[in-house]
Amino acid sequence: MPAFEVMGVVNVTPDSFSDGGEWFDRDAAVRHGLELAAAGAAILDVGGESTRPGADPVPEAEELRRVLPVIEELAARLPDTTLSVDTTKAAVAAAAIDAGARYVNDVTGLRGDPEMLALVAERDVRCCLMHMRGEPRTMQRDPVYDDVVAEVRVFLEERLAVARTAGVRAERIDLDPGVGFGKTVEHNLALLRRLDEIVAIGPRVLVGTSRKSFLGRLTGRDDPRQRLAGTIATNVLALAAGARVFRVHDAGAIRDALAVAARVLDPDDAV
Ligand SMILES: Nc1nc2ncc(COP(=O)(O)OP(=O)(O)O)nc2c(=O)[nH]1
Repeated sequence: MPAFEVMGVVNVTPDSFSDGGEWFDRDAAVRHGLELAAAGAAILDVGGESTRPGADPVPEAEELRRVLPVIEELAARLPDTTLSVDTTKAAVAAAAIDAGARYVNDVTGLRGDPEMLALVAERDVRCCLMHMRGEPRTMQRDPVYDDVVAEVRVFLEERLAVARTAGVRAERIDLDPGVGFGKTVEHNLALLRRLDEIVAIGPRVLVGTSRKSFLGRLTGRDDPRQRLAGTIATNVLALAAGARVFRVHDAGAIRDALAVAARVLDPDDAV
């Protein structure tokens, strides 16, 4: 079984749905990133703009002010950790790459900013192509699909073809079904239940279930911090289905859970 990667979340925002404000201060964000890396995160995803349903957009200058100092410091102190920038703006991604980021996590699937595709191809960095129905402000208003898994698969196959045509190397691409991005609870469960159909497209699959509201609906846990058990369950099942990158807030617990699950699933797997 190919090794898995834990992507630790560093939200340098005042309003992220589960930890908004906690890491808004630069030094606190750097400390948190160091802790996540020490706990086993191979990738740190630094974001300056919340993508939660109903979130207000953040101006480019403010997003740069939030993320660049954190990425610079973490890239300098963690040479073996991949720094990712969670942004939909090519200018922010370009500056983040200059500051040491080697991964662009754009929740629009590199569709939002017309400059993003060429940037990712030219700079030869990793990227995540994620499915989202609509945009954060409106995506959760009654999303409807005939077959959510089939439709997400078609979207990801199209984005993969576009990225490859733009010159993004295959090994730089992760695919993400976008759990919670324009999906009901049932849609999210179907995507997890049939995740093998997304894995079958070919590239590594990234999943981001951590602390999300569908877990709260299933468990009655209104506080996102109380959703670690649901997060672990969904990530272990995603590993079994073939996912290999796991975007989470609680890196240590998830890494341990996945390390155990990987051994059960593939006894020859070296942890
Ligand atoms: N590729 C990818 N990126 C993501 N970025 C943000 C969030 C939302 O989580 P979080 O960053 O904790 O919240 P917020 O967007 O409110 O900062 N989820 C994903 C995801 O599932 N996949």
